[in-house]
Amino acid sequence: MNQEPSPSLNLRTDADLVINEDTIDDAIRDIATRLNRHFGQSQFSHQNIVAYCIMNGGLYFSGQLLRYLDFPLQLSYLHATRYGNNTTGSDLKWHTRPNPKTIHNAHILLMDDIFDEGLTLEAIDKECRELGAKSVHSVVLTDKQHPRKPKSGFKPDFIGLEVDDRYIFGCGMDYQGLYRNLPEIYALKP
Ligand SMILES: O=P(O)(O)OC[C@H]1O[C@H](OP(=O)(O)OP(=O)(O)O)[C@H](O)[C@@H]1O
Ligand code: HPA
Repeated sequence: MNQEPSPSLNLRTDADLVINEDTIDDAIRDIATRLNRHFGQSQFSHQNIVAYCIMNGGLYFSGQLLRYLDFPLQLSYLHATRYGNNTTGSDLKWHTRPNPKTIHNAHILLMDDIFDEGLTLEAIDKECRELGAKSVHSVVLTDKQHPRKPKSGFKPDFIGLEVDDRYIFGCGMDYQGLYRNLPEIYALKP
């Protein structure tokens, strides 16, 4: 059951600052360097590269990352959710699916805020492959450290930061629909 947003979270008493802004900025620049090296290879020149922001959580990270990417790309978005305003995930619901014409024969880059249990990104990756993408890569700002990952072994190609197995928010990630705008990453106190 969805809960109403709770504006009463006190960052100082209810949460721990787990990653500061400078560390996050450095990680984003480092990911961009790796992506520029990868997509700068000759096999991608004069190819159609489509970068998809996975809404809503991927918005902040995508915006920050795109500033540093130096290869030609088409920008679009997809929207699939599993958490709503809850702190545990359930079945994936698609709100905006990829356009088959955009995906066919394109190289796809999926950009998201967090790889948690991995089901969201795994499903989107699968959908893009089924629609005939030439290649599908994914990049996430954070990878939560726990053993509850996809059984298929699916994982993102590019990862910024590892985070502990706690509910986190900030940098695009919400707590009950709020706090996506924070430039640091916080974790709810246990
Ligand atoms: O790895 P998983 O366990 O599948 O979780 C990761 C996904 O969960 C969050 O999306 P959410 O469903 O909260 O939607 P939102 O981005 O709109 O907040 C996040 O933005 C990822 O897309
Ligand atoms: O820890 C999290 N925080 C915010 N959104 C999320 N979506 C999956 N895991 C998380």
